[in-house]
Amino acid sequence: MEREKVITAKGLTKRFGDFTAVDAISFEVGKGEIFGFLGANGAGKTTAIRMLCGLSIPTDGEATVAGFDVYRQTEQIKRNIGYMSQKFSLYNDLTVRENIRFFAGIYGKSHQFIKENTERLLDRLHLQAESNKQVKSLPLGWKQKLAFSVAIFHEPDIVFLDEPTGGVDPVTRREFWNMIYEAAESGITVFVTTHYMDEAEYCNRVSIMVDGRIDALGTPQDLKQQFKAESMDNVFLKLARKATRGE
Ligand SMILES: Nc1ncnc2c1ncn2[C@@H]1O[C@H](COP(=O)(O)OP(=O)(O)OP(=O)(O)O)[C@@H](O)[C@H]1O
Repeated sequence: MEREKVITAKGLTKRFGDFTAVDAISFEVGKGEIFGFLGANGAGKTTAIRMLCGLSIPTDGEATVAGFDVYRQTEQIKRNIGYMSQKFSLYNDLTVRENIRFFAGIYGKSHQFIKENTERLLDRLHLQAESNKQVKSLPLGWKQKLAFSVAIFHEPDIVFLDEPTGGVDPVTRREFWNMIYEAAESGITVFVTTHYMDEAEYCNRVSIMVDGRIDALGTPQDLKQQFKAESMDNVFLKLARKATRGE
């Protein structure tokens, strides 16, 4: 059965002056899908995500996110998505509980909802004992799991994850991906960027951006066949080699 589409992009473009950071990208993402958004440094991933999150108005093209238009309905988009990146996640000086309450409050969740779900979340993450400690005292892997849980606490349609597992060890990354699978099974669409090619293999479908364009899109299996490559690592290298941008 075909999934309901929760993200659609057609010719989506962002230019900064003469420079085209995102060059007419087109794709669709289905409900509950785990969509990997790959590309070398400077390929245009963050710029594309900013447009999809309603943070940056496109120069050209069309896109809808959770049924809302990226030009005219940016506030509705922000209310219906979650966002987490390696760089921006939680407030270090607030406690675990305070962070949960703070972010849930921003999304207008009721006191009762926050109270019940906070206890459930702390139990699930085995963080009850740490719940009144400042987030800065937690190891990075725990912070990231908490940040992900906070990003989906308000039950968004879609969660955008921009390199969520940067810098954590493989075991913690695996645990993190188990949480991603659970979220997707509950119907949340996961839009994720990563530089780890083992993680690309965990996605339902993957797109690979090169110099602002989507050069490949398909299931990891399809892409490996198409590029006659044994692993996603090799697919990525074959494409990234063509890039003229980046470091
Ligand atoms: N506000 C801006 N003004 C001018 N150029 C920009 C701006 N934002 C991004 N760029 C340029 O657009 C290109 C794409 O950047 P972007 O951050 O989207 O890439 P990325 O794929 O997310 O890379 P990374 O993996 O390094 O985060 C880069 O060349 C960057 O320098």
